[in-house]
Amino acid sequence: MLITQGDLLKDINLPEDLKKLRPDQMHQVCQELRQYIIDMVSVHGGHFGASLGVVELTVALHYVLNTPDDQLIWDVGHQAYGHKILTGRKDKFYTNRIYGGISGFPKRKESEYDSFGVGHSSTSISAALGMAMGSLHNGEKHRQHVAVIGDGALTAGLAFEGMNHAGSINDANLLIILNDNCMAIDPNVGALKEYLTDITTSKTYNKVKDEVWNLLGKMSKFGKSARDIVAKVENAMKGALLSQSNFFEALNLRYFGPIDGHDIDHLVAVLNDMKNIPGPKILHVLTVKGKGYAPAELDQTKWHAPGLFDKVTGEIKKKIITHPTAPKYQDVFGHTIVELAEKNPKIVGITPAMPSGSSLNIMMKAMPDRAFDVGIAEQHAVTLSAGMATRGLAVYCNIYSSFMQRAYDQVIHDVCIQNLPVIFCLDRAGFAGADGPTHHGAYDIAFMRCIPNMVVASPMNEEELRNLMFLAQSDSFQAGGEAITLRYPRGEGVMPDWRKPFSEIKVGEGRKLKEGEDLAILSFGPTGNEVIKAIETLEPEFSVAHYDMRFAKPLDEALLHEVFEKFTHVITVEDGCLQGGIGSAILEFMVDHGYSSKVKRLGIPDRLVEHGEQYQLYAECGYDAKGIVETVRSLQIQGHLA
Ligand SMILES: Cc1ncc(C[n+]2csc(CCOP(=O)(O)OP(=O)(O)O)c2C)c(N)n1
Ligand SMILES: CC(=O)[C@@H](O)[C@H](O)COP(=O)(O)O
Ligand SMILES: [Mg+2]
Repeated sequence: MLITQGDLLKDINLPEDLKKLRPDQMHQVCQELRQYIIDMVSVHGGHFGASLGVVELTVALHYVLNTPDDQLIWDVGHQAYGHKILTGRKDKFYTNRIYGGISGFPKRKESEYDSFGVGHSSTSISAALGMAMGSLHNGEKHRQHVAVIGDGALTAGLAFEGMNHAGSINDANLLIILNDNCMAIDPNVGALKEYLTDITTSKTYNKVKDEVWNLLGKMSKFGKSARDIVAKVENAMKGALLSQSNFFEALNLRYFGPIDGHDIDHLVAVLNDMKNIPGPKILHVLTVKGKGYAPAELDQTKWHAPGLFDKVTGEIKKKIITHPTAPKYQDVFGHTIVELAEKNPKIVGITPAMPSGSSLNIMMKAMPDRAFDVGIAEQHAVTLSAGMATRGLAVYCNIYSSFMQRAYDQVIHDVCIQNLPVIFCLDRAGFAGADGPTHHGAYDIAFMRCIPNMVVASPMNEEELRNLMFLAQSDSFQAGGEAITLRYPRGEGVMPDWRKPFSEIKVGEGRKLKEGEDLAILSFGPTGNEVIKAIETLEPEFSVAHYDMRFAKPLDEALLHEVFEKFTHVITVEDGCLQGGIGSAILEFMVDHGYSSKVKRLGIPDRLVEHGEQYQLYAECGYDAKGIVETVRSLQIQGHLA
């Protein structure tokens, strides 16, 4: 499809081109940029509503700042499509998130305009402060450092840690722009959200704010210095608001706003003023997620990352899937937790800001007093779960595998050392796909299996996920005090008929799926389905035994003795990093027990694997069915049946 670029946008490739235009042309630039994002995302996919919401902010920032000399950091980065388009990637934008194409997030190696690589939220304030302090150290006083952070991202501890420090560095040239649209992926939650609404709607506050901005305007005309203006502003604000202290001001961050984030003229004027205001400061900008595309404004969660859509009708196109009626693993989780909770009153569910992504929203709807969204706060989610577990609750704490990285200390210190049987459901384990390396759940097998008091399991299909969830909440498991990690991937499973009655699985018990004579393949989790396909191709050339390990910890030792006593060639397959994963665990077992089979491990190698469709990444790393077949053929097994 031919996508046109608009009269002004077609000549803008870099911010220097934007700066050649008159201020009154910025309206048109915004209009054209917004349309370009709509056109592109409708046919190529990706995140959507967040970028539409910051079109004006993006244009204003690149018009006013001197990027890339000035440092501009987009928190999370899912809203940075406009930034990418204005900074040299317009003509490549059709490759966004596609295998071999540009990343969906700012990335240092992709562009000098991407000051900091992002993907996980709430890093921008600390990173920008670090840059500001670095510039101070280097004597680069002219440089601006700007962090654009959403109201959702602001709920994380890391953002608070950054603000706490920033407020004590009086000479740091740091501007935090709070992009407040009252949304995370789902509606934003928590007391901070209420506070932001309060300062946005408070009549007293806004009256004072208007007076202050007027004052600022008048004083500029008289050529007063920014420092003088700020002093007046602060006096006016503090005098009038004694009874209503401002949270950010209390942290010594000068607070400005709230202002309309879709008023490009005002944004340009304010950002120009901000450049001359010294020290750490925060500008509160109000925006609408999905701005300018009606369906996205109306259902902001659905349009966070809608997939392909018809831009005229707003109809979201359905994905073609191999197993048309197989459910997503996340939905099996969502329905199964409700089913279990109906029988077990001790069950509760926790998600840090991913109700839709994890499908915990099914339980939040069915049992609102037993399922909780705690905001983007993975560390808190884990320790909260630990606290609940001390009171005898069976807590399913559902966190995407890669976001769990942030809560590692809490898993060790607050859960495992304290013998608390929290149930960690790690969704998006293995390759996340188009989100790329920031989101791949590559490391959890390795980082979970080394913790005492932690069981690590992965279901090969939907039925297995249900049975593992059933095991985790059982009285006998909960009484043991061990935590459990259940890891499963993004996307659909393989069992259209998945709602089977629960059956018992014993902790640490794997299963033999198929006998064989030439070699054994040991799989962990859904990679077992690729092994099944590979074996269909390999037989009768090779006689292959297949074991589904189910547990990376504890290992099924009886099963492994059987394997190593019988087979000289063993292949392990996992959707996780090879360093320290289940293949490593099996090697440890082999050496510890004096076996000496030839073991080939398949999984994610020790390098960053970029973005692409999951199947492309499995193929790249050689653990799709084809890769497994090739590995078997390369083993040169003597005396096999062929
Ligand atoms: C540590 C971490 N947890 C969760 C996510 C998933 N996530 C991506 S965007 C988002 C919502 C962010 O909300 P906000 O910062 O307000 O940005 P908006 O989408 O509203 O522009 C969430 C929860 C993430 N990227 N990083
Ligand atoms: C930016 C971000 O972190 C989320 O939007 C993430 O892309 C969601 O991933 P899923 O699409 O797998 O839920
Ligand atoms: Mg938001």
